[in-house]
Amino acid sequence: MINSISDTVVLNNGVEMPRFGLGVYKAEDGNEVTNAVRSAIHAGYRSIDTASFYKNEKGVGEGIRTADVSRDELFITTKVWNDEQGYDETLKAFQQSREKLGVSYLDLYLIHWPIRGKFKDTWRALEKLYKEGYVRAIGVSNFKPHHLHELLADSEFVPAVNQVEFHPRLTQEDTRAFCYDHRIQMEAWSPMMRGRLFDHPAITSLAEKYQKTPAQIILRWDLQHDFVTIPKSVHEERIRQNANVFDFELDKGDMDRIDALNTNERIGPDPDKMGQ
Ligand SMILES: NC(=O)C1=CN([C@@H]2O[C@H](COP(=O)(O)OP(=O)(O)OC[C@H]3O[C@@H](n4cnc5c(N)ncnc54)[C@H](OP(=O)(O)O)[C@@H]3O)[C@@H](O)[C@H]2O)C=CC1
Ligand SMILES: O=C(O)C(=O)[C@@H](O)[C@H](O)C(=O)CO
Repeated sequence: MINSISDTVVLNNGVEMPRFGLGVYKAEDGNEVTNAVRSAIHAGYRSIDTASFYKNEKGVGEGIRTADVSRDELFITTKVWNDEQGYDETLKAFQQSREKLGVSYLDLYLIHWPIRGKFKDTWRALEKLYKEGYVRAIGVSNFKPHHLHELLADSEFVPAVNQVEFHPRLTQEDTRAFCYDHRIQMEAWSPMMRGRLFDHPAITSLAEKYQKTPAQIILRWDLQHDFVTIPKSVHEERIRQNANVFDFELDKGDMDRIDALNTNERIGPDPDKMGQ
């Protein structure tokens, strides 16, 4: 049973990462993202997921600085964007992200997408940042098993995390199996499929059964699949409500019912197409 918002997973390098965090894609830089981050921390979140691509790292930094929790209790993730990849470019992009966030170190730095011909040099830069102590853990995002095979062939460190699109329509069986075997923690992006399944009868009937919202049903399903999950909202009430998933457990039959919704449907790009 996963009991509280402070529950963590232990990554393959021994670093603890909260199982539940706030995503901030499309949260506007400035008040919107700053208030969302503050509300989340106030509600007990300790993990925030941003990216240079979201153009809101400054506002995230402001939120974490003005929240009533010390930096070392927080887990901050950002990502190197596609046009920042390559060895020197990544080192530069990391310093820019760090400055915008206003932090001396990052908890997790991810390669946002597997850009062909670039991601191995990008990974070498992440390894350097990790060895120098600028970042506590390094990982990837949107990597399929074949990308990971290629990366692992001559890398010094195994990625700690692979953040991928994951929701009841896209259960990522192959990638999950590969990551499980290599002790790479899976993390779900667009875990609620941006609301597209909130009216699905299989989800609404479970919401009724457990007296929970559709969002809470889906987020609980993520956690019980051992995914780290990072639902996004900029609304204080939703931020609080989404995290209220630690007082119930989906039974095996209901987990299977949600699993059965898989159609391998993506709402984001296919990494093989994005990475050309
Ligand atoms: N690595 C990658 O390539 C990617 C990473 N990500 C990360 O994953 C995070 C989450 O994914 P995201 O794409 O944002 O999608 P989510 O599945 O988290 O859905 C977010 C959407 O759902 C709405 N919402 C949130 N809570 C509720 C609720 N309780 N009831 C109704 N609507 C709700 C939000 O609106 P509102 O804010 O108005 O409440 C927003 O429109 C991102 O924010 C980002 O950090 C996302 C995409 C790609
Ligand atoms: O949000 C992210 O982190 C993404 O990478 C995606 O939004 C993705 O880049 C996309 O959908 C661009 O159209």
